[in-house]
Amino acid sequence: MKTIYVATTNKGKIKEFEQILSGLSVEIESLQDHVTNMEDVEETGVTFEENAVLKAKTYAKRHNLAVIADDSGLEVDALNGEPGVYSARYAGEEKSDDANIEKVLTKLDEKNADDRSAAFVCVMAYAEPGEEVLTTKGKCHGKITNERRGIKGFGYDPIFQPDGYDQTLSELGSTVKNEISHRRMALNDMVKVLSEKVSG
Ligand SMILES: O=P(O)(O)OP(=O)(O)OP(=O)(O)OC[C@H]1O[C@@H](n2cnc3c(O)ncnc32)[C@H](O)[C@@H]1O
Ligand SMILES: [Mg+2]
Repeated sequence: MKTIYVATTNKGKIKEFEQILSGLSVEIESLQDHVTNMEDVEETGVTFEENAVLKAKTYAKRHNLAVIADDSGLEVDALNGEPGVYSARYAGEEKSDDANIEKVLTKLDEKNADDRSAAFVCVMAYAEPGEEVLTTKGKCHGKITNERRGIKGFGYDPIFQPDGYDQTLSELGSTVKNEISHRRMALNDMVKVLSEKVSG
């Protein structure tokens, strides 16, 4: 069975990749655990697609392995799609989940925004050395709560309430999150694309 290396520096993401892909006929391993020198890839793109392709391509080439990477983030309608591709470093380069959440809540308060609708977006990219990169996309719609609720998950999960639920992703936890999330949707499609590639 072929091993696909999950190329991310984010521990929350690694856990979700493992949970979502468990039980499938692909063997996955964290690239960070496999190599000794996993250096960050600078995310110079202005779209999720550009950054996902950049990460997958760079890691595949650097380590000569089949890798899967995602670029993801939160788009808040009342903030014209911010934080978007800057989600990880919205409040600064030190990448603090807490400071990022604070910035979103403060900006929405300052705007007195009635519309708190938002979506999580995930672009998944699969790369093998020397081959064309494959991408898929997933979205999860919801709204930004007035305050943090719950302790599970990572990133903006404590302030994101998905459509159809009264709780935030942090309150709902991984079982529900991994059924409905942007990452799940993008991975579902990627598994389909990869199995077509293998059989075709
Ligand atoms: O680039 P890698 O190494 O994968 O790790 P990263 O954390 O920098 O990942 P991104 O560049 O894709 O930035 C995504 C940010 O968007 C947020 N985010 C993405 N998916 C999320 C999720 O499922 N729940 C909560 N926040 C999420 C979170 O702040 C992430 O740090
Ligand atoms: Mg990143």
